[in-house]
Formats: sequence, C-alpha cells, structure tokens
Amino acid sequence: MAHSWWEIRVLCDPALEDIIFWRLEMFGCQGSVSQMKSNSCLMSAYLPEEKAGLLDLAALSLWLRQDALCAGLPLPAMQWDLIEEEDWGTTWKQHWQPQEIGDRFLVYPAWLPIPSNPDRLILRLDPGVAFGTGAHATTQLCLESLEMRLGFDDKKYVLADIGCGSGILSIGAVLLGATKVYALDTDPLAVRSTISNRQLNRVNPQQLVSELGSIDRLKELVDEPLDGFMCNILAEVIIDLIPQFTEISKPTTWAVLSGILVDQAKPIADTLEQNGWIVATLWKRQDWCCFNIRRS
Ligand SMILES: C[S@@+](CC[C@H](N)C(=O)[O-])C[C@H]1O[C@@H](n2cnc3c(N)ncnc32)[C@H](O)[C@@H]1O
Repeated sequence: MAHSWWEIRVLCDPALEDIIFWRLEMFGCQGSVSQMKSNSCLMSAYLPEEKAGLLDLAALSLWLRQDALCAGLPLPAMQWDLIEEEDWGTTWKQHWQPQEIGDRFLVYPAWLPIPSNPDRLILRLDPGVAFGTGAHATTQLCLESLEMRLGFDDKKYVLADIGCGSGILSIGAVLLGATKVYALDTDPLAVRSTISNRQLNRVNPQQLVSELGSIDRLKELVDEPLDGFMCNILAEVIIDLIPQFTEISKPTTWAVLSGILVDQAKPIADTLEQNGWIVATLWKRQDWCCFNIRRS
C-alpha cells in the first residue's frame, strides 16, 4: 500500500550536520541527505507519516535548536511537509549518486545502468526506507574495516551483521568473499530492504540469511561460533550486545563496531575489556569512531 512520508528539511550551520544527522536517525528517519547551500548545509530526511505526529516534529525542532544553543552555533531552521510515496522516491533518486568507498567499493544506486568493466566492487542498492546508503561516516568506516579483514585468504568466514539496515555491510562482506552472512534487524522494513538488495546483487539467499530480530535470534540461527561481527548501531545498544557477542565467539573472532560517537568511546572500550575483547584499531571520522576488535 502506498503511504505518505514526512519530508523534513533542516537548514543549518555545517558544524551541526553530524549531530543533526544523529538526531534525525534517532527520530526514526531513513534516507537522510545533505547538500551545501551557500555557507549553510541543507539536510533532508524522510520518515513514514505514521511514525510521527505534528507534536513529535515540533519536539524534534526544539531538540535541534537546543543542540545548536549548547554548541554556541546559529539556530537551525526546520520545516516539514507531507509528500506522496512517488514524490519521495523521485526526490531521493535525484539526490543519491554513485559513491566510492574505501579502496574497493563503488556503492551504486539500483536505478542507474551498471558501468561496464568497473574497477571496483559494485555494491548495488535501493535502500528504500532503510538506513545504509553509504553516505554516513559510520557505514563507510565499517566497509573500510571489512576491506582490511576479508579477501586476503581462502578461509571461510561466517559473519553476522546486527542492525543490517539496507544490507549494505552484509552485501559488502559477501562481495569481499565472506562465505555466509547472517543479517538481522529489529525493523521489518530493514529486513525487507536487505532481502531486496540481496536479490539486486544476485547474492544467494543461503549465503546471506536475513531475519527479523537481534542477537537472540542470531543465537538460535547459528550452531557454531562466528568468525566476525559487524554492528553499526548506537553506543547504548552496542554496550548491551557486547556480552552476547562473546557468547558466540571463538579465540579468532573479530568484530567491527560503529555508530559510536567519539565521546562514547570510553564506556565501549571498558565494556569490551571486561568481556575479553582487545581493541585492535580505533578509527575516527567526523564525530564518529569505529572499533576494530578481536578476542584477547
Ligand atoms: C545505523 S543503522 C545501520 C545500517 C547499516 N548496517 C549501515 O551500516 O549503514 C542501524 C540499524 O540497526 C537497527 N537496530 C537498532 N537496534 C537494534 C538491535 N538491538 N538489534 C538489531 N538491530 C537493531 C535499526 O533498525 C537500523 O536499521
């Protein structure tokens, strides 16, 4: 059934882009894009109509203003309108262009013709309503981390992607040679999106298993410890997941944890240490950091 979408537009100081992106994501927006307009940044984000009322939108606008006040920056201007599904699709498609990520990936919108003789791994996506176009620093850090982990040996890697969104990380891992990936998300729209992107990239459903749920469902699905985890959610969620990652790990297991703001790194590092993980590298981009970890 076609439904309407809130189109939220925020004109802000570029220094606020990251925190606003984070607020929009916490609010439940999917498919946020930003562009420069003179010296300001214009962000657009989309949210199914049924997920927010006018009061929620007004509260969001207040939060954004409060963040700006705390940071001592000019107040952002937020507007919203309801748009139809077709208009949402068209707007989104105009904004989103192919994007090189790391040394190997080219994330490619589903509606564009595939280039002949690409020199990169083409990761085709139609993210629909799910998070994960590759535009966000947290996703980029994960894909770049995967490039460091996969594709160098013939080892069979069985991985899990908790919070798979559009499936971008799972598909990226398969393109790099992972033998099997379990992709889970608590949002049914994300699972639907992962499954349709799996098809778009001609990945075998047995190689990329996508299901609704989180780590509990993963534990039911696997009968052996995993070789690696990818998890790009928020620090608050990751902290609770860490002990459970440990339960289905072995001495060689690694993980890529992203979606963590730099000032949330310390509690994550402490929890990792308490659960027997070593931080191999910590990469930072804008206000975000990505932990590459392994078992001690
Ligand atoms: C930031 S998006 C990441 C999407 C994609 N993996 C990427 O890297 O671009 C986080 C996703 O985690 C999902 N999520 C949030 N909490 C979760 C949980 N406890 N278990 C599984 N998925 C969760 C959300 O629905 C959302 O799709």
